[in-house]
Amino acid sequence: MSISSREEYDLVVLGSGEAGKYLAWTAAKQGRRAAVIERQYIGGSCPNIACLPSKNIIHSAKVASYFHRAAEFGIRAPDWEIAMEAVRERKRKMVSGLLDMHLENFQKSGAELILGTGRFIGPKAIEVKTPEGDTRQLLGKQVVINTGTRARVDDTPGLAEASPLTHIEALELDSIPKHLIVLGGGYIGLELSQAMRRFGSRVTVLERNERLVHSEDDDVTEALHGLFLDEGIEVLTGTHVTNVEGRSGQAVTVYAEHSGKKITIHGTHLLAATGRLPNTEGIGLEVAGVDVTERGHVKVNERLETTAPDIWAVGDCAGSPYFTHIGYDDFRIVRDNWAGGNRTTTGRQVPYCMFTDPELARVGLSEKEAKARGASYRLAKVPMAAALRTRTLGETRGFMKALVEPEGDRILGFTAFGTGAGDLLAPVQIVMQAGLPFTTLRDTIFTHPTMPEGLIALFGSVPARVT
Ligand SMILES: Cc1cc2nc3c(=O)[nH]c(=O)nc-3n(C[C@H](O)[C@H](O)[C@H](O)COP(=O)(O)OP(=O)(O)OC[C@H]3O[C@@H](n4cnc5c(N)ncnc54)[C@H](O)[C@@H]3O)c2cc1C
Ligand SMILES: NC(=O)c1ccc[n+]([C@@H]2O[C@H](COP(=O)([O-])OP(=O)(O)OC[C@H]3O[C@@H](n4cnc5c(N)ncnc54)[C@H](O)[C@@H]3O)[C@@H](O)[C@H]2O)c1
Repeated sequence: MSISSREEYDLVVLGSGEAGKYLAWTAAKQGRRAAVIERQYIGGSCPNIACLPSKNIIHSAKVASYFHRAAEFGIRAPDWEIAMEAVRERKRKMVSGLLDMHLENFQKSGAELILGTGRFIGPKAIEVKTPEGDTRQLLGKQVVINTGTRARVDDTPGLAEASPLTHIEALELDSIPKHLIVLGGGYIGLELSQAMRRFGSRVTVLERNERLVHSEDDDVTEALHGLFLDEGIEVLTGTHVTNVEGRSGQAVTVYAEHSGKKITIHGTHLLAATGRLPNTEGIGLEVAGVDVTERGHVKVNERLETTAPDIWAVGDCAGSPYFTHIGYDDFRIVRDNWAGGNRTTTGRQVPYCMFTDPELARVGLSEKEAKARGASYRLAKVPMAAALRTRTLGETRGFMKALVEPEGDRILGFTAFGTGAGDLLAPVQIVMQAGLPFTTLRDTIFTHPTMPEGLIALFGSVPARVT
């Protein structure tokens, strides 16, 4: 097919993830001809199979935890049960509402949504195969790659044959696994383990590192480990899985080495939560002149430009930290650069929150990172119970801590493990972003009794400056 038979667009986006969809909607609203190619999940992973559905299920599990604790709150609830198909239905309803929202945004903005699988057939030229078997060829003045990542199922013997659940299937369960074995003690492993435990599943977490979420400070990982043990979750860190037998959903056996001993774990279900791989193979990047990194991400500079002119890459596939809010910031970067600005990823804040209950949230430096860099700091740390709100809720577990400059007053980092930790990030982030002193938070009047009030206690305990 010749170039002339290709349909011409101002903007073609491959993958309808976070940044790409906003770029297309924005361009189309500005009167530019924009198309988004999506093979399966309209709006990307977040609303369909990742953040929002997982937090929906996790909230049902939170409600279940209240039933477990009913007597503590003075409520008699002798007869209750989890109806997993109804838990799933609640989630599906939300996802369906989000889909409608996305379709409306496409319709209102004028951006064209093309359902199908796309791959480059030349510089800035993409061929799309539709589910009906049709083929279209699109040529974009500008092209954005936004293809995301997928769950990694490693080459442990027997693992692939066991058809382990990934987050996608785990969020679609309509019955409670009798015994769920979870590979990986990172974000997905921990969020989903706790939820499944609260629904009544026996849960065993196998993590190859010596600690859960091993990049965090030791006090944080210890607190998380303690939480999991208290909830009745078996946690085996420092565990090397050697092989797997059976089939997830029926019976599965995991063979592993733990503390120098061979161990065998029998379960009914297996969840692979051992990291993610970028969706960058088989999409013709080589014919488009787009290079990839050693880890398989699209190679981009700090403006998110690839190695090919007028082709940009955004979100997980570009190696941006794997969070939806970072995907959204990638949108802002590309949008502003297209408008003649010079916005970059350099030095941007990367806040995050793991939605265990309670949550673990962090922005900026941890103690571990500060020590690795040889950076000195003043440390303030208070128990979560310092925020009196936690006592009214019966949720006093955890702590918050902040690293402050030794000789100045700027906040270098903030970590909270406790109820509402994710929301506590916001005021701290704003102070950090504005370069304001920690005393701004210490001296603010926060409403009583709310969680931010705890920041007064935290920042009131910063040791005196090193002189
Ligand atoms: C279970 C889970 C929970 C999470 N929870 C959170 C959370 O609470 N908070 C948070 O910030 N982050 C969370 N994340 C991470 C977050 O979901 C990702 O960082 C984010 O969705 C990545 O967005 P993206 O735009 O880069 O890619 P995606 O949203 O994955 O979009 C890529 C799209 O491209 C499509 N695609 C790929 N290849 C092609 C092709 N060849 N042709 C056509 N279409 C294609 C895919 O179908 C997909 O829809 C979670 C992730 C998981 C898995
Ligand atoms: N709340 C959130 O923001 C949220 C929630 C879920 C996912 N995410 C994003 O998605 C990413 C992927 O999540 P994830 O949990 O798949 O990855 P992860 O990188 O967070 O955790 C994977 C864990 O699996 C362990 N592991 C790897 N191979 C193993 C093996 N063979 N046996 C045992 N353990 C093994 C790793 O040591 C690691 O601790 C996260 O890093 C995060 O960026 C974010």
